[in-house]
This record gives sequence, C-alpha cells and structure tokens, in this order.
Amino acid sequence: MLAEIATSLTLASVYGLAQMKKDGGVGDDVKKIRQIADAIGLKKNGQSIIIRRRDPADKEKNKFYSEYIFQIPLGLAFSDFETKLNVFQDGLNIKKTLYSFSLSDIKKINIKKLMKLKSLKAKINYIKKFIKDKNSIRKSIEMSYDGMIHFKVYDQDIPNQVDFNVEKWDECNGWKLPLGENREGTVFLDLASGHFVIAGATTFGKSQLLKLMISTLLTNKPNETEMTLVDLKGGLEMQYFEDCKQTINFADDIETAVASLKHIVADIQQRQKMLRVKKVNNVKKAGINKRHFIIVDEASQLAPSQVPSKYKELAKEAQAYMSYITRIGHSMGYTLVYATQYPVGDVMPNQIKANSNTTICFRLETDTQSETVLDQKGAEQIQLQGRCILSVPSGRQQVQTYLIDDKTIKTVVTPNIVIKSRKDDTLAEVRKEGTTNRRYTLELEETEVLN
Ligand SMILES: Nc1ncnc2c1ncn2[C@@H]1O[C@H](COP(=O)(O)OP(=O)(O)OP(=O)(O)O)[C@@H](O)[C@H]1O
Repeated sequence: MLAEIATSLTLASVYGLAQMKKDGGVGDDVKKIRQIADAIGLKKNGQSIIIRRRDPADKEKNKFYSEYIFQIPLGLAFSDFETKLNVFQDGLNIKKTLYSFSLSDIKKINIKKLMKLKSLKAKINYIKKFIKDKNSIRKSIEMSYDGMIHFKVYDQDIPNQVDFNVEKWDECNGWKLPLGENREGTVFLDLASGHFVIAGATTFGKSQLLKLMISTLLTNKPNETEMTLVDLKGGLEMQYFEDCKQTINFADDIETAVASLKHIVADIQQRQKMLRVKKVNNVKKAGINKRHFIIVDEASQLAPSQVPSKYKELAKEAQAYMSYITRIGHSMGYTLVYATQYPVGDVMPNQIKANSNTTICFRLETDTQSETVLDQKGAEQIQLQGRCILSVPSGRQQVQTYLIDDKTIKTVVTPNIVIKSRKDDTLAEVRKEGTTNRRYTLELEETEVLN
C-alpha cells in the first residue's frame, strides 16, 4: 500500500515537475501589470504606475483575490486603465507554454482517488486531466479607484454557466434571491430592497432570471407574495405562473397591462390613506407582510415611441403609472421589476431608472444602450448568455446568473395553482372601453404620508 502511494506520488510529481519545467515558473503579477501599463502607453512624462501595497489572497479568511494598489501618474485618469481591463487580463494570462503547474498543485491531487484506479494508464489519465483542468483556470481582474488604482486579481474566473440547484433556496432568508455566482460564490439579492431594472438583448437571459425570481418568491414566500405579471411577449414566458394563487393580474396585451397598472396605482393610493390613518409611513411599520411584485416583460411594448399610433396614449398612460409605482410604491409594499431588451430613449424613462436601486444588465447591442442603462459602456462586450453586470448602490460586479430548468419551475408552481373565478371582469371592461375611442385622463394623486 505504502509503496503504491509512493509510486503514484512520484508519478504525479515527475509529471507535474516536467510540465512546470516547460512553463518556466510562475510570473509576478505586479511586474506584469506595470509592464502591460507601460506597453500600452499608460505612463506620463516617462513615469510609470508605482506599486504602493500588495495584499495577497487568503482563502482561510474567505479572501479569494490578491489586491495590488498602484499610484497612477499625474495626468492619467482611472478610465484610461478601466477601458483596458481586457488587455491587463489577457496580459496576466500569457503563458510561455500550454501548461503552468506548481509543487503546491501536486499536493492537491486526490491520492485516495488515484489509488483506487487500477491500471497505470488510468492513473496517468487522471493526473493528466487534473493538470488540464488546473491549466484551464484563467486569472481575472477587477479594477476600482479611490485616489489609488486597485487591481484585484482572482485565480479563477466567474463560471461560464451555473445550473440552479434547489438547495440554494435553503440558504435564503427573508426576501433573498440567489441571483447567480461570481468568483467568490453565490450572490444574493434582497427582493424587498427596492425596484429592479433588467436589460438585455434577446436570448441573453432576462426571461430565465424573471422565472428564477418568481420561483424563489413562490418557494420562500408563498403566502406573502402577490404578483401582477405583464408579459408583452405574447404571454408565453410567464404562462407558467398565470394560474398561481399569487397572480392577482395577468396581462398579455397593452390594454390589459394599462388596466392592471391602473388598479395597482389605485391600490397604492388606498394603502397610503390607510397608513395615514395609522400614522406610519411604510408597510413594515404597519405590520403588513405582503409584498406585491409588478413584473413587466417586455417594457418596450409600453413605450410611446415603440407602439403603433393607436396605442401611443395608452403607452403614455402605462409609463406614467409605472413611474408613479417607482416613486411611491416601495414603502407601500409594491415593487416594480422592469425588463427590456431595447433600452433606448423613452423605453428607459428617467424616473423608473432613477428610482430603481438594482440594475441587472445582460449583453446589450450597443455601447449607447449600455450607457442608457448603466451610465457606462461595457454591457456590449458581454459574450455569455446569463452573464450580467449587477449594479446596486454599494457597487458593480459581474455575475453569472443561475439557469433554472422547466422541471424545477413546474415543481414550484404546481402546489400554488388555483382554479380562478374570472377575477378580471373589471379588466375586461377596461379593455373593451380601450378599443372604443377611450380618452385617458391621468389622475395620480400623490398623497403625503405622515412620518
Ligand atoms: N443564466 C443562464 N445561463 C446559461 N444560459 C442561459 C441563461 N439564461 C438564458 N440562457 C440561455 O439563453 C436562452 C434564452 O434565454 P431567455 O429566454 O432568458 O432569453 P431572453 O433574454 O428573455 O430573450 P428574449 O428577450 O428574446 O425572450 C435560454 O433558453 C438558455 O439556453
């Protein structure tokens, strides 16, 4: 037995050392970063960036990156560096050969597993695979600036795809959503923290994310969730949830959408009056646990510039209601989730953008669209389905969102299905009215609630 372990270890060491020799050793990130900056002209009057602090990764303290803090030469801006992030990243990953392998890597080989393999060929293949997997790891960088430029260098990149596992829901307390994974693990969002904007070109993951959000609500807060689902892609994406008891309104055309939003606004105004009587200024203080989520996909179908002329007035009305919901709704227990694949001009109204504190942006077609959503370029460079830039008040980061499968959604939905009476008789009325020269007058009373 001991002899076998020794043979396998020798095998691993010899193979690993051979590969390490081929590579020529591990490079110095600080030196490389400075060389790259110089090579692409990021220096001024002959002065290069100067290293001020090194802070190595410490897995025991859950710190997954090494941080290098540089002073930048006078006359250069952080944006000069930020726009070259890919150049720095690729530079750090340049290898002299195909393999890079260290002695500490050899220690990570699972000896027990190796021992169980019967033939020498299987053992060699196991080690080869281990080395191949190790070498497919790519360093990645995050940059930030606080008077000095911070390079966070991770030994691994964000995963390219992560399938959702229902066990993630056990890790969520309150209104938490398991959004996806970054370089350090799961990223959670608080669904009760404010309104959401979700943007992304077609097939990059918006609908998947909406399904994950709704499934999370139905799993963790089935009795405290109410939903208004506005699916202007023909109702195909949200149809899973149409018959859930939590779905108070379901709209798959502009007229029903406007009618539903109008109801929500009336409900919010009603609730304001109720809170005023109770002399409190939000639902939490009033002891109301229910939250109502208004989920709109695809919001460009409610933008006056994008709809046929006969629907323009309706679209204006819808936008006014949605803006109202984002201004007043949060403290009243109403959350807007505004999703669009086409964030240009009036599809991204200022009020909705300004009043939403979480933005999830998948790939967009142009840098102008990226600026419209995030106030900066970058979303046009995303290549992967499900990869997003998450922007919250505390900062920005890239996340690979979870991919939830239809079977899981069905399992979540089934216990929540109810046979409904036609709840939307009123909506049907409004719809009829809408087709017969209806004149819309906006009466959005903004009642101040007592503090
Ligand atoms: N998080 C993800 N990880 C990996 N692949 C994904 C992810 N989200 C979506 N995809 C892939 O992209 C396909 C389309 O996703 P989705 O339906 O969410 O697109 P979309 O952005 O809503 O597009 P559209 O606006 O045209 O409906 C999915 O069927 C899946 O194959």
